[in-house]
Amino acid sequence: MSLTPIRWPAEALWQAVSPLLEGFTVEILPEVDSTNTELMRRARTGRCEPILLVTEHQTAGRGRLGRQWVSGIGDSLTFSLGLPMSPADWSGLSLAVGVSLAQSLQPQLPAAGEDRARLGLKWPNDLWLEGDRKLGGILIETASGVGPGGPSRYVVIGVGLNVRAPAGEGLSTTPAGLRDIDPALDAPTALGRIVPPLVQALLAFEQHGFAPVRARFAERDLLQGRIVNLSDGLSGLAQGVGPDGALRVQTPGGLRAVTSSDISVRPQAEPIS
Ligand SMILES: O=C(O)CCCC[C@@H]1SC[C@@H]2NC(=O)N[C@@H]21
Repeated sequence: MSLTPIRWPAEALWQAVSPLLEGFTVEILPEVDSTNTELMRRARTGRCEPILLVTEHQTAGRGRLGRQWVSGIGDSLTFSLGLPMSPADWSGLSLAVGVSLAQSLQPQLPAAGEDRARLGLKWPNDLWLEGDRKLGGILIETASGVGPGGPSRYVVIGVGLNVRAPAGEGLSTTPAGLRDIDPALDAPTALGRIVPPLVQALLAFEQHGFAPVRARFAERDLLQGRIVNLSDGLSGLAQGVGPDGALRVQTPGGLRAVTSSDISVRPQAEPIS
């Protein structure tokens, strides 16, 4: 682990996670271009160790579909988890990661009428607070690698979460922050809460795939019952996800299973009652 002084209490951060992450290296960097880029770079040189890489600041953070991921110093939680994995089926992995993150950050869904926003999931990789406020996102990449049991894929799971909602000007969506869920949540606390269950969720995914997580995704599915516009020009009514993690969209041409990672899904402004 490197312990360079940063604005976060790095020691506290390390203590929050490392005893719970047996077999993982924990590395904390004050700055890096992107935690995903860094781990993918290392994987290409054969470094395929289980690692949690956390940084306070990314200079070239990346989102899905080649988008930029910008986060303010000290105002976000930014990390990547790298590990060898060899599930029989990869489909639904980002959904399973989302479910794990959401459960860690808001274990109890708000009851009907309760004055708390539901922490939901927007297929395929976003965490949103009800009311269409983006809290964070997940970027998963893989490289060929070598695991303890022989060749496998090395998977890099990048997570970016706002701690405080950044100023909304110029952003395509209204942001939310962890403090909107719980005013006591800061980056180290959230990291300690998120990462150990995430590792367990990944081990479970490797064994059993997405199907056992599907019902929990459905509880938090923010697109369910909404009209969505797909980036390929199609629109239709979102009807949940299948056992393989594909988004089911009822279009005028029939039920369509959306699996393509290069499709972006935008809900229309109003939910369908
Ligand atoms: O919303 C998205 O499209 C996904 C955003 C993922 C951002 C995280 S921050 C840590 C990791 N490093 C990156 O460059 N991206 C991911």
